[in-house]
Amino acid sequence: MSFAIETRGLTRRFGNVCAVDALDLQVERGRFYGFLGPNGAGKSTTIKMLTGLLAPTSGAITILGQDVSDTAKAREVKRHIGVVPENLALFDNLTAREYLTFIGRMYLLPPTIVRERSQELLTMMNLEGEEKKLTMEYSHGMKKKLALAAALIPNPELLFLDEPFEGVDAVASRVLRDILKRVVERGATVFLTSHVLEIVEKLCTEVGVIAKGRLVYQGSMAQVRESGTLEETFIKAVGGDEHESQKLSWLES
Ligand SMILES: Nc1ncnc2c1ncn2[C@@H]1O[C@H](COP(=O)(O)OP(=O)(O)OP(=O)(O)O)[C@@H](O)[C@H]1O
Repeated sequence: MSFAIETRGLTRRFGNVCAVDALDLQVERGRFYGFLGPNGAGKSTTIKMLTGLLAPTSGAITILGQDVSDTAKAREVKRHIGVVPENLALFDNLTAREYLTFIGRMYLLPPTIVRERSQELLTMMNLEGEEKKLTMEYSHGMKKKLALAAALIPNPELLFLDEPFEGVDAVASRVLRDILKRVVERGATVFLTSHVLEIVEKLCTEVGVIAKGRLVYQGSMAQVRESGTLEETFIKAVGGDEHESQKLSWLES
């Protein structure tokens, strides 16, 4: 079986906090994987380690069949992945087109391809009318759309998206969902985190749930549906039922 992502005992500590705790993750190629979890569960820390932005404390990571602890292999893998990180990591003093051109050239794409793809992506993300603005003048949603465009420009085999739908308007969300579906249909793999379970339920073929750094559920969407809704599976997996009876006394009186 061919995995796009495989981890063994992946662990990251921050002082006394174990943000990701012995994570064994397997994501087959061509899957649309939703990585879910409550706030502070370890999702962003996991994505940062998978994309080489953060070193693990221990454990092994294989991306697209390559052990990324080997620097040369990690560099090669980076040519084939696209990433939207938690903080978006745009350059404030560039326009959208300049930023896409920079990213395209970083991936060593020929200038004509960069021009063509930048134009198509700017149109698709409805950012064409904002040509003169620097990215520091963008709204949060516009920044997110630009970060997504940058992740797509290399036509990656594997896309990592940390909260791609957060702060994005309904039209852009629909456009984005359609793009991501097409990306997966042509054989690429998408790994995303999201708190929007309705979208995950519609899009993803597999889900994993992390809580307090540990993988507490993994299954196909078909398996989730057999036992109810994704929300029910999620709440059960993270032990959310326990909070149901909690009330604010001053709101009740
Ligand atoms: N740089 C850091 N230094 C110290 N602790 C950190 C750091 N980054 C993350 N943590 C801690 O690691 C844990 C996991 O955080 P992480 O950001 O991975 O969660 P998350 O699942 O992405 O949460 P959210 O859904 O709220 O974005 C949290 O307890 C967080 O406080």
